[in-house]
Amino acid sequence: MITFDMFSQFGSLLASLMFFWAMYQHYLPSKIREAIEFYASRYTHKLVNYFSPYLAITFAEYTNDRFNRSEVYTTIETYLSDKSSMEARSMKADYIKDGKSLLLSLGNNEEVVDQYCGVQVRWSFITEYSSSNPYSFYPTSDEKRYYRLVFHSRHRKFVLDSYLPYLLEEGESIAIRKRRRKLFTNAGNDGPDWMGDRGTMWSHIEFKHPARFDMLAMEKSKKQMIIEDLQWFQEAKHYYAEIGKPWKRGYLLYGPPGTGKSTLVAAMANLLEYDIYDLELTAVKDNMQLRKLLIETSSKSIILIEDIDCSLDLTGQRNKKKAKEEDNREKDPIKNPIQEAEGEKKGSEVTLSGLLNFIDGIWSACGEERIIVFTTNHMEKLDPALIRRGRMDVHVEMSYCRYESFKVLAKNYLKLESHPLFETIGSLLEETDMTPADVAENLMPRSVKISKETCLENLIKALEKVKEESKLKPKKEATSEQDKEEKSHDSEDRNQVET
Ligand SMILES: Nc1ncnc2c1ncn2[C@@H]1O[C@H](COP(=O)(O)OP(=O)(O)OP(=O)(O)O)[C@@H](O)[C@H]1O
Ligand SMILES: [Mg+2]
Repeated sequence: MITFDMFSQFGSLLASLMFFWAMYQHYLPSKIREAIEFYASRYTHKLVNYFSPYLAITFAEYTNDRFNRSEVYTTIETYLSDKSSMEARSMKADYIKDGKSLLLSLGNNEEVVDQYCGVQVRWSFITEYSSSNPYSFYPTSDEKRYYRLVFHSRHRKFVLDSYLPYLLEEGESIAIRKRRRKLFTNAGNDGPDWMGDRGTMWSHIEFKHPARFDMLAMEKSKKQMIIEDLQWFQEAKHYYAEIGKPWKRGYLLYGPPGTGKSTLVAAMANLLEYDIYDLELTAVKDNMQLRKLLIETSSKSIILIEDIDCSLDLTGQRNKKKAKEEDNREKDPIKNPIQEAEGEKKGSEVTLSGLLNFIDGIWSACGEERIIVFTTNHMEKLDPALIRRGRMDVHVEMSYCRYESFKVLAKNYLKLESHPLFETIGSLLEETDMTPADVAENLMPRSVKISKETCLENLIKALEKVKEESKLKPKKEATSEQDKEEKSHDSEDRNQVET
């Protein structure tokens, strides 16, 4: 029973406490006070934690390597996006997939509850600012963001062994379904003015190329082979682990200009839903920089080097050429300083061995699920070491347009599957070498008034013209050869007369 006595005792206790508090505040030196408060808070915190049945794990945005955003953090963010939209009161939003849908994530200090197999856990998002800049509008390097997971200690094993692996897998599959694909480039990214996104050497835009395999004009069997190979590769994680090889594959696409090499790369990226890293070799300073670029590429991507024969001297002639230059320099010491003064531009110092290491050296295993693609117009110019199987596993020849390829283009450009003029076009295409790019250009109805038949007739005219020109070509070449020979005979005769 609460009695008057108890009230009076409580009152006197309160009065004494207030007295001691006032004494503590006024008479104790501030230094001692601070020390007492510091230790008190530390031990109370420890005491509370000791008795609390809950455990916490934090997942920071940036771990030891400041420049690489933690993949786990990103996966958690993606996983929690669905939960955030249902429960959180404050959220951050970002556009995904053509700007048509939103990726929501938790706002600062927001909390959501997640449940898996009957076990409840709590997630919260926390941003900490350095004391020097607490109200910065822009994200600064002093800003630390992390997710905190809180759960009951009796679920420790379940959370570590089942819940977290489930969350990471689920988060990754959501990310693949929702992500905006990117086209990266390194061109122009190493000047003194270049400020990479948190130090990265790649810049990117959204990858939106519409190319698809069914639109590609090439032999059906070849197309099917590539599709099957890519689909097999995508599922071959365990196979690569079993045989002890990094999970990557090399593709060499070769053929004349306008035969669809770049279009094929875009179709491959769309089929696999990969990002593309378009590597401009001439903009890479040296082998070290090439390695850094490689390390910064992510998994599920195509690393593309276009026109590899033009990028560097990779013909195996490089060393001979260099030796020759050095020879000349020694022979002609006066000329060289002048040449140097004229400002011979120092180009890329990437070597063939640097590139070979890039493709399958020890560093190339730092990511996984990657395809390296080279395109070239002149396969014969490349060093055999560069394109041997194992480095470039699949060689695809992209060739001139024949009847089978034409039918794909006609279906795509004119929505025509058959027409009486197809036969004529078919036989002309067998006799002439026209690239799919030229055929496509001739097929395109450049006005709404132009009928499909006119488009086909235009193509026939263009093909006949090419055929005529190719007939004349050998004659022209023969006459020019004859002219050359006659001229050389004349000069020989003249020399004889002079002597
Ligand atoms: N096989 C093809 N199927 C469908 N379209 C094609 C094909 N080849 C070329 N084209 C069309 O021609 C254009 C040029 O093709 P693309 O750039 O892919 O050729 P390329 O082989 O990469 O040429 P280059 O060697 O000059 O880089 C493309 O925009 C595409 O529309
Ligand atoms: Mg190309």
